[in-house]
Amino acid sequence: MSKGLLIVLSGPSGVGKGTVCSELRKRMPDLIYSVSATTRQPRLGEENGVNYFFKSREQFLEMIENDQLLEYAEYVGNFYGTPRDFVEETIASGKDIILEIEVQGALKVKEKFPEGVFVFLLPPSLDELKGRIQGRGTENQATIDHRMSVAAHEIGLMENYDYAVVNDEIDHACQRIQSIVIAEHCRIRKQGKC
Ligand SMILES: Nc1ncnc2c1ncn2[C@@H]1O[C@H](COP(=O)(O)OP(=O)(O)OP(=O)(O)O)[C@@H](O)[C@H]1O
Ligand SMILES: Nc1nc2c(ncn2[C@@H]2O[C@H](COP(=O)(O)O)[C@@H](O)[C@H]2O)c(=O)[nH]1
Repeated sequence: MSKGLLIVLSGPSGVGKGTVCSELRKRMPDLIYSVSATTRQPRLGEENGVNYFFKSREQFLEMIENDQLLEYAEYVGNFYGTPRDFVEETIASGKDIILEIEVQGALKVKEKFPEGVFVFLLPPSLDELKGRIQGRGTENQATIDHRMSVAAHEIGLMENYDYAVVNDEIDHACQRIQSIVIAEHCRIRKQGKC
């Protein structure tokens, strides 16, 4: 059985990764979503095990110690990490999995899984990015400013990715990513025939 694709969707905070990812999951029902662990407090409406596995700092450090994370990063004061077993088991079972993670973590995944498909989501402009993160209304101004300052550095790392997709409109961004996934499957099938 051929392995599934590991798809990493990354980009600055507020660009729309979560929004695009949930739309992609509706359009591609076979696509598996990797639920991350985090030490961040849940936002209103977020559920443990659905949006994140919410952990204390001690629990998160224990996951690191036990090598349970494929990657992790400290981002704007909190830890975020990808549970390893779920990703590896999903790929081995032939299913595609999508990770929605920030840039430091994505680059660590690339070291371990260079055959993954790395997609950087871009905002139409930095003003639009700030407008989106402010409009979401989930962070205070200090956190928004911090996330925006990290965003400039993150965008500078875009060249390490396989694809850059502008999230101008959700529908267009999803269509582009769906095309990338189809093209990657074709490429892998052709390689198999050689
Ligand atoms: N194409 C788009 N056009 C306009 N608004 C958008 C678009 N995509 C997402 N948004 C809005 O931008 C805000 C941020 O989106 P979202 O939470 O998906 O970003 P994110 O990249 O996952 O952020 P974070 O990394 O902080 O979790 C949301 O209010 C969302 O509705
Ligand atoms: N390196 C990782 N980054 C992750 C993971 N899960 C989510 N994230 C990213 O963190 C920021 C902030 O997320 P928020 O939910 O607090 O807005 C965002 O860029 C996420 O994509 C992970 O497992 N590893």
